[in-house]
Amino acid sequence: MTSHPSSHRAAGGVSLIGVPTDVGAGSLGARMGPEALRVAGIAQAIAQFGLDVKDCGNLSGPANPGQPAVNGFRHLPEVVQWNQTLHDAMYAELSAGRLPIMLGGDHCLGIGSISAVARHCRDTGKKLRVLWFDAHADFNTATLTPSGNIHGMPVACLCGHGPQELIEIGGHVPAIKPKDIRQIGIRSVDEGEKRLVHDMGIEVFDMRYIDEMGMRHAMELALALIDSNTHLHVSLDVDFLDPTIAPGVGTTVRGGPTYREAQLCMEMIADTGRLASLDVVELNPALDERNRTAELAVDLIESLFGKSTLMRKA
Ligand SMILES: NC(=[NH2+])NCCC[C@H](N)C(=O)O
Ligand SMILES: [Mn+2]
Repeated sequence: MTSHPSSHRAAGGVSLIGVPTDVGAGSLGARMGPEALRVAGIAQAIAQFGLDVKDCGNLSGPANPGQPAVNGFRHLPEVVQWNQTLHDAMYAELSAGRLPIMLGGDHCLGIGSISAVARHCRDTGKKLRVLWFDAHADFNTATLTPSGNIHGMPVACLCGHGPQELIEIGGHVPAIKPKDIRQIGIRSVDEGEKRLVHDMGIEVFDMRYIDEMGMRHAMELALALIDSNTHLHVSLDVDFLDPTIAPGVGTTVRGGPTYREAQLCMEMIADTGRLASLDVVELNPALDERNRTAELAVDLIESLFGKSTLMRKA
């Protein structure tokens, strides 16, 4: 195995932040995600590259009340509380010069995580690029959502569309601009949501695009214009992957990327040398088979940190 000399921005070390909640999801179980990733060896997988890995343990927050939606949102106060706590933890690790990895938890946590990254970029004058790997656009609002589940809304919230308490976490509204984000692997978007994503001008590499143009081309465009002053954040929703290889998620959508396509994404990101923060979300061990989805996620993270399948030197 060879490793890219500078596949990431982790000079100060890597910090694991567990966020054991599923308050934003429709099914229960993502709260067990952080432990499943630890059992699959996430810390050891990163430490093999000579990095200092600090496991910060799990954050704590409110239980999942299992209530129906109120005014278009399920569990809004609980989602706000978890995301505020996460924002603070993530921001502290970034300020200390470390590369934080958020172990989710459902994807509503992208709000706390990415708002912290955006705030850090404003502090340090860095350019932000978010790569959002997902089967879904996660751009719903209270009126558009078919479910009320806030894990279907984080990108809209980050772009300033959502309840005040959520969009102002991080102290700057909107936290990010549509031009800061690229979405990859999308194949399930609700009707009204589709219109909003389009109106906002989000750049989306959906599965149709990937089928027709290839993953390599999609990733080249998604990574275009990244330079030495760019903070690259990856938000990996495990449901991005085809459910035949990643069954342990709550909202499977068939027709996702193969193992090799996903690995190529991670390798191309490693080649930029600019990875500076990461979310791993929506892993649901209650729906998994012998932890194989967690093991797959860890395997992809190894590629993200520089494990290479190349025979020749890059
Ligand atoms: N992060 C996720 N798994 N999101 C799934 C969202 C599904 C659907 N679009 C909804 O709003 O309910
Ligand atoms: Mn998602």
